[in-house]
Amino acid sequence: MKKWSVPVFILLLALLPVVPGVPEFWINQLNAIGIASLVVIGLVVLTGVGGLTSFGQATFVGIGAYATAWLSATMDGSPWLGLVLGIALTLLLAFMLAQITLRLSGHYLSLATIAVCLIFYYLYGNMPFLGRHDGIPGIPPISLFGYSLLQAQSIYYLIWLAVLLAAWTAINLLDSRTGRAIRALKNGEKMAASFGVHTFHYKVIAFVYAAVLAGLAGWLYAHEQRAVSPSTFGINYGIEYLFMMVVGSVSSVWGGIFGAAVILILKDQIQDIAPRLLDTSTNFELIVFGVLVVLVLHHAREGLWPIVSRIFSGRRDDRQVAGGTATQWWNQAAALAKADRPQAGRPLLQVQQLRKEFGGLVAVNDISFSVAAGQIVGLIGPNGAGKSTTFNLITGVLPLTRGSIIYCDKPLQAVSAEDIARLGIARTFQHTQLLPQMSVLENVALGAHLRRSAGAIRSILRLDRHDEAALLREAAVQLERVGLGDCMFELAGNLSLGKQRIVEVARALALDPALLLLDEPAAGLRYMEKQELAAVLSGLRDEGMSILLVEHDMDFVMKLTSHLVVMDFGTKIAEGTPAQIQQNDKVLQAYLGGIDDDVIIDETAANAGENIEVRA
Ligand SMILES: Nc1ncnc2c1ncn2[C@@H]1O[C@H](COP(=O)(O)OP(=O)(O)OP(=O)(O)O)[C@@H](O)[C@H]1O
Repeated sequence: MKKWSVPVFILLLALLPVVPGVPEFWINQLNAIGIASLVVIGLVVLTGVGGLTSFGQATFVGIGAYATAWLSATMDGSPWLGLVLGIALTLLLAFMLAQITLRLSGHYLSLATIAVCLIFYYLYGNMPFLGRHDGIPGIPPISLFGYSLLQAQSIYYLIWLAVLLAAWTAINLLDSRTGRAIRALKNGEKMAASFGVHTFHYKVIAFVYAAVLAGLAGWLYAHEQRAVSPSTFGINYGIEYLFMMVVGSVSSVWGGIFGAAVILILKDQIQDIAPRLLDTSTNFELIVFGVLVVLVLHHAREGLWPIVSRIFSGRRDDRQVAGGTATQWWNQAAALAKADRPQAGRPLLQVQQLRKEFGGLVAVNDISFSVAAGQIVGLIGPNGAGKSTTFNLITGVLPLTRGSIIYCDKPLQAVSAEDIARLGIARTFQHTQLLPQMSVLENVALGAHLRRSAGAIRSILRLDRHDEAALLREAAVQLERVGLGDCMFELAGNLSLGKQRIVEVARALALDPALLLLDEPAAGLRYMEKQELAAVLSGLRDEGMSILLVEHDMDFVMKLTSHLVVMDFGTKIAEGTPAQIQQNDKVLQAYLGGIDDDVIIDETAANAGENIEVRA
């Protein structure tokens, strides 16, 4: 969006109620849009960005609404106390539900939120003190500095102030260390864990944040409508909030508000027009919403907001703008502290009698090798040799059957991927795992996650800038180090595969690792891209970085490593310097399937390691 669009939007909102001739109906409609927007902003963070689908947000709206209704209408309490009670109950319930539901993944989580919504709907409708199905009428208006917000025009300002504050907090949250972790939940949970991101913690943050916004919406709703009943907190409303997000935007806070407006205006128009046209009171809006959502999912997966936003600004969407126009405000930040490095030559990683069985298949058969500080060790072997399995055992992705992995005198076999990162081991992935909708800079900053501690509250209130500057500066330093300084504001998904692999190296370096694990970094790269990657890794070798490299491309491996471990059918068949390995009969047999008398090997090329190129 253009810079002026937010101030203009705020100005229009502020002036609308005082413009002569504006019908009261418009104000009521805008109040409803504002209240729904609060819920949808939470859903954008939770579902659109975090990938955790909740059908149950109406439950939290109900908690906020019923808490204040009960306190202010039946106990004569202040609506402001009602707000405190509503938010406290929402926080408590959301936190408890998060512990149960967020351990479920995929559609199980969605089903759990549906179940919760149904349970609360029946509780609201059957609790005598909540007025059963009749609900609670006679809720007093909110008073502010002795002024009663009785009219639609007066509560309008409170509602939209809440929406703007919610939008500000959500944008702050997403544009932070916490936000990067939440964004990684959707398609990069395992990747994030391998950089020390405690993913469950961030799921809870997103869930509780969205619930609190829904609870706040419920409080405003109760005092705007002056009555509550269970029907507005049922599962159909939970689904409607999701529709608003899908139609508006799955990643933009402003798009969420837009989606709420589209759905509520459409609903109102259909409810007005359909009975006149068709002489029936059937809920046609549900049919129209269903069709609209299917069309949006087919033709505009990101929602309608990017299209609208593009029309007004000429840019793709506001997330791209966030990266694209960023000034290097973080340039002056102090450099992050570096961990002490083990002395060169000291044993860093020792793999002893490592074994992995998949049922009857022995994928890794009691292999042992070690990596010393400052050494680059290559782990090679034909397809199916067990290299990736070994890599996954070391990085904590797979549990081992037996054996031991010692890193700096600490056993790693029972350590999670998250804690392995804390010990200073960073990795890249065989299939690149960047977050394509995030800028290159932010992707790399995710690698430095553990090196700063700013949490959700500081992020929401924008008190995290010191930490954020340090993380972004570190990301920029690592990108310059690997030669990609000029790509930092591009979306990661726009880069070529070769550059994406180098960005992965930069992200791993941002962790400040003592050991770098590279899983087939040259896979799928073109010749020139391989050359660029090789230059980056040679630079790291010259700086004394310790690396374990799993790779198929022999030319690439031979030029880079000082020591090779060769596997075949899960077993270590050879170990030694590149020159020794090139002369090793077992290795040649493993790669060429036995040396046939008819086969003539070009000695010169073999010495250069060029004729043993194998691909997965
Ligand atoms: N999750 C799994 N379940 C069952 N078998 C597996 C699993 N993962 C790997 N394997 C098997 O273990 C053996 C070793 O596989 P692995 O992927 O480690 O080999 P690799 O050397 O990395 O091969 P490539 O170079 O083709 O990636 C193969 O026979 C493979 O089919």
